[in-house]
Amino acid sequence: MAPSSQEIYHDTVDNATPNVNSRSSSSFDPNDISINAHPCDLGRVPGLIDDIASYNWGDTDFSTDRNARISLLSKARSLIAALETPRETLLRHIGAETSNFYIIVIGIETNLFHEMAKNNGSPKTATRLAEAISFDPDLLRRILRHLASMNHIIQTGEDKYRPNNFSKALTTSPLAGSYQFYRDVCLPAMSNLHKWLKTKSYRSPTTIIDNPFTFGHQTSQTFFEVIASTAKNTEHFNDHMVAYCQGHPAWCSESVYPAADRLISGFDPTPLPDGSDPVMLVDMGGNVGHDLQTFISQHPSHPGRLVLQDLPSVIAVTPPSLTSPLPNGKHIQLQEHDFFNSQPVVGARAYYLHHIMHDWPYAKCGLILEQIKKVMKPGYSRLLINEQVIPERRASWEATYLDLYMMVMFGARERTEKEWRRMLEDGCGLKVLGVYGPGGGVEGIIECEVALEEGEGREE
Ligand SMILES: C[S@@+](CC[C@H](N)C(=O)[O-])C[C@H]1O[C@@H](n2cnc3c(N)ncnc32)[C@H](O)[C@@H]1O
Repeated sequence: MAPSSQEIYHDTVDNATPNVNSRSSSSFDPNDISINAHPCDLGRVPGLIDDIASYNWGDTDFSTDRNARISLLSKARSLIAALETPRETLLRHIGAETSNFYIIVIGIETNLFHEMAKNNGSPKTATRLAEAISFDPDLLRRILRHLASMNHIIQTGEDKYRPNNFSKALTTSPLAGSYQFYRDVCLPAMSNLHKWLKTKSYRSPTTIIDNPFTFGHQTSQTFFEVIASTAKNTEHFNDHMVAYCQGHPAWCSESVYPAADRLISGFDPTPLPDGSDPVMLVDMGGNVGHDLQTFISQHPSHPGRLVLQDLPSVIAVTPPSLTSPLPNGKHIQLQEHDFFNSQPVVGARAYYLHHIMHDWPYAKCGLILEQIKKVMKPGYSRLLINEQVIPERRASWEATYLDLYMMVMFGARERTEKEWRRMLEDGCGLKVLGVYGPGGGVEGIIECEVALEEGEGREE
């Protein structure tokens, strides 16, 4: 049976076999260090093996069936976690993965993965690769050996290696820039979380100007000011935004948010008083325009204008192709705009915020929403918030890690549906019309309108 969207990111933890083969928790003795060499949850292994065996390779196309692939992956991860001993988990975390991260960045910056991908990824010796990238051959051999042990490249013979799909992907800017962005911007913040929390008696950060990011970077600048301050940071951050969005179901497709029904139908094409075309969609903080491009590819003959807004440093680096004519003869309009200031586009069909609210503490979110609310046409304009909607149980790691990074970088957070409703309805006087999405806490679209006062009529 196909897994439900809520189930794909998590195996059936609650129904796991009792931990019969492991040491019982009642006899746990913290002084007995032999626990470190026993598998973490052996009782779950038979059930997980049965679950995994029930996937039918012949009937399922794992390259296109995303739900089946993610569900199988989540069971495979659980199997590894159950089989590993605490010692093995420890060494993987603190040694194998930390060194892995840094050698990948070195590989990116020395063009190692480009060299490996040459000649259709044919196997190459460490000596040949070292010569091509001007590297000490013995050192490179040690690096390649670890990358192979972590399954990032394939060892095809003694001293011979070829890339797999992952290491080939490291030659693309979204992946390469993401590693550099995390090394330069995110890890100095996360690696200082413990110190920052200790000085604050273990209270959550709640401001963008005093949090582990500002502490770790020893700066009074906010994250976005640091990003805007160098071309390299801007480029790597934008790369990461593109990488993050890849592979998700299109935000405005039938399976996520049915934009054809919810936005295009009911769009008012009446020209504005100055004769211009009315606006369909304003992507606020839209970065380099990837979500508007998704909208165009899903709805090529959409009516109305599309507007991309972001800070000047980002608008300046949007690719020229973004403003080329669309299939319907129009083009995306670029607009420098700070979303804490008055919104210049009045009465659009929709204002879209993707990964904006999670960057800002509660009070700042209120200020952004206030500016949008002022220009929304009651009963017509929609506010679309594309964010994690963390389920009360079984949240996916994609949502939980992001929540922690939002705390560290911005003093902000990801939210559950209850927390969203509290902010939008109780805090801002908006009405939530629906929460759409693939489920599992991996992004959903919260659709809102301005709550009508009693006696006010709807326009459609
Ligand atoms: C986390 S990114 C999200 C980008 C894009 N919406 C996406 O989901 O891929 C946040 C975006 O907000 C923009 N931003 C930050 N502060 C802003 C402000 N005050 N006004 C407008 N945009 C801002 C950043 O430049 C960045 O592009």
